[in-house]
Amino acid sequence: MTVKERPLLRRAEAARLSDVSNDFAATNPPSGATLELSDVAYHYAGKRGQRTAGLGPINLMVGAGEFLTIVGPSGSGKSTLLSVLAGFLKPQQGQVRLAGQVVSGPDPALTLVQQEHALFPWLTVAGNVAFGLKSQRVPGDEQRRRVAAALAQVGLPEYGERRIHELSGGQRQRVAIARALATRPGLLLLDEPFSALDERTRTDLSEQLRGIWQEQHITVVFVTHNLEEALKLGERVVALRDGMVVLDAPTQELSVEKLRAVMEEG
Ligand SMILES: Nc1ncnc2c1ncn2[C@@H]1O[C@H](COP(=O)(O)OP(=O)(O)OP(=O)(O)O)[C@@H](O)[C@H]1O
Repeated sequence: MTVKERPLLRRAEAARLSDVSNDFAATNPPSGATLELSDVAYHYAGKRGQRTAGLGPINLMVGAGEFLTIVGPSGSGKSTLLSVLAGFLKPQQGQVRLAGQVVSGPDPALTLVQQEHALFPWLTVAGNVAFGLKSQRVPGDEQRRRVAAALAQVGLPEYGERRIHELSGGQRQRVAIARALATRPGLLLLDEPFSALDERTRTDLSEQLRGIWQEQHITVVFVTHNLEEALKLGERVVALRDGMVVLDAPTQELSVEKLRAVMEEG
């Protein structure tokens, strides 16, 4: 992507975020929501309309407040799964339910944090964190309270007035997480959120995320290439291969060697 194209992409992202439902009360479950996938499949259209690689069909249940990590080789369907969960891709088959309700499109109750944090450079840090709250029509005082609380949670309490270009990569990723947390999501989706960061920052942010999860009981689905990270962070690990679930087990029953072996079979 060229530098010129980036602002266009960010504006497209801004438009997409403002498009989400405005029903604030209905989309703010008090704690983590249950996630249920029944027979879900998404396949990309290839040449002459043929279906190509993608995902599923898969069945998966994530309990309220559970921390699930998803691993799998490149091309195994991890990002496709998160895009389906976030409501960005509509499955051709099956249903995704969050807190019992069918997910039919993007919704503030489920937020996706990606490696490319897609922050808006024309807004301050506080403006970025408040962005989803404006589209949810959260009253001004409550917005300020939530922005301050979310920035404190990610360790950036004094950074509200800073501009995005003044921040390091790790700080930007913290802001992206604060923006997600401020909307009080029932489900937090993270797609390789720390993969562009150095080892030390990655460890710090992982620990902070786990602390936030323990405090808030949010349901978390975290995609990573890093098997050590998957085992350290999650309570349960799902491994994908060729779009299918090939392992689903509690972390304490797993090791890096076992995960690697499962992913390389086949
Ligand atoms: N927009 C697209 N059009 C066609 N095929 C796609 C598209 N996006 C992904 N795919 C294909 O779908 C499959 C799953 O891709 P996906 O990006 O979900 O995998 P992944 O596990 O996230 O990979 P990575 O770890 O490399 O990010 C791959 O075979 C990929 O080539």
